[in-house]
Amino acid sequence: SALLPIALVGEDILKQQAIAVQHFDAALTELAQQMSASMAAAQGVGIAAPQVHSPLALFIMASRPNERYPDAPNMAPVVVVNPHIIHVSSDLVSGEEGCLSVPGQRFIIQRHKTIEVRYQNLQGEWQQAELTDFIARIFQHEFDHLQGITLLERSR
Ligand SMILES: O=C(NO)N[C@@H](Cc1ccccc1)C(=O)O
Ligand SMILES: [Zn+2]
Repeated sequence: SALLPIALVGEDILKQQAIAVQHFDAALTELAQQMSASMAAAQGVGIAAPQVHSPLALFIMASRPNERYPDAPNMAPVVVVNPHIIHVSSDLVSGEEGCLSVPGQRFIIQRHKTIEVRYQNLQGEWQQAELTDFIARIFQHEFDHLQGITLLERSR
């Protein structure tokens, strides 16, 4: 798939509230494939649609060890559409994060250790899951992007 340019922090698209996905069609699948290729090319473990200049409520989580995150757990890539966070643990964990829209920088960010989430897959089927630790961290980071929030607004 074509590699899409990644928006950099400061661009308006990264400050907006994302729009709910209504059409689970071939165009959505194509966008997800292009996001996945763009994320992989940048050695990312996640990417949100606004980062490729799309206003849709869609992101990809794809944790696996690489040079940027050697301790990342292995998980099959997940396409997350129209996500909701249903419950968050009171336990918070501080950890290091990067952002493809803030190249070359790392920040210590506090996140909920465990979260309960609901989202649709590329076929529009609702999924529910409990996520914890690094995967929960990625979900919260990407979910922030869909609210127009980057880790710059969260770093302490
Ligand atoms: O910029 C993005 N996603 O928006 N990509 C981040 C995702 C991320 C999230 C949380 C912790 C580590 C990494 C990346 O460095 O691959
Ligand atoms: Zn990011």
